[in-house]
Amino acid sequence: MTVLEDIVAGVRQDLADREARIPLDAVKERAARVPGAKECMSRLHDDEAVAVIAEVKRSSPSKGALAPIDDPAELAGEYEKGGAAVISVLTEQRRFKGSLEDLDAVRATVDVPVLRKDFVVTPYQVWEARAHGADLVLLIVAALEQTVLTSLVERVHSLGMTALVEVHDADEVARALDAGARCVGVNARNLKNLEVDRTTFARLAPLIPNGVIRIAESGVRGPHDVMDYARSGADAVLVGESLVTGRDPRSAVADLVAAGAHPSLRAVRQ
Ligand SMILES: O=C(O)c1ccccc1NCC(=O)[C@H](O)[C@H](O)COP(=O)(O)O
Repeated sequence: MTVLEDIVAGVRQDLADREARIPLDAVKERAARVPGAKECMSRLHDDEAVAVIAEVKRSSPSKGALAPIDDPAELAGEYEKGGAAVISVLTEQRRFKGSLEDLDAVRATVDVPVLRKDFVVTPYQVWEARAHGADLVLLIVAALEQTVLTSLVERVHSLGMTALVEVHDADEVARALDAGARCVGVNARNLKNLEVDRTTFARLAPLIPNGVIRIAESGVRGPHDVMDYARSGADAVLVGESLVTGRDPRSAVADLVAAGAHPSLRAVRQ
């Protein structure tokens, strides 16, 4: 069993528990009461700057416990003050120690769009994302059959949210585009062996057509990595570990935002 298969198996067990406790109709009723999802595409594409998606990440399969995040809302607030365009919240419980409560807390605090980062394999989880105020939902191509991927992308979009469709190789880019993705994330972390290869983005970005948002996910250690991803065509970067393990999340985000707006990148971006 691969790491991804193992994580998804656990997610399905936890999901079965939640579905038994909270019927889909109740989730839909809650979704109907929350404010509509925020428009995300324009925030993720700016000719002048690379958008920073800052992640609330407590733990990971590759590194174990990363940081004791006592107050995810406070952390997200610091990210927002630093200039993050979107806040990503991991909601997977077993390996990342996240939760829908973390998503609720962050949603209640920040104004910028919020991404539900999880291993979404059923429409129930998409409705949950909306019911808990998410504006974007991560869909991982490697975890989904094509018909399921396509229907989940449609479901996310039909609820007014944006699907961030994650890929790792050229075949997955083609599958993401076939499924109707408008926003594609290239994850530098190989989900089979968890190794990070920052060159993955540069290889796959040319396969993603103009008009589709290109997001470089994982492995950002600091401003130089943001600039490298920007030179390869990234509209946005998704950053977790280096922000939660650093000392000052607000200024760390601000440094990444400044790097993404560096004048030397203008020629590449226009
Ligand atoms: O982070 C992991 O170890 C991991 C393992 C298996 C599946 C997904 C994993 N991470 C999810 C992510 O995509 C990252 O949290 C996100 O891109 C931020 O990456 P980083 O800045 O390297 O923490």
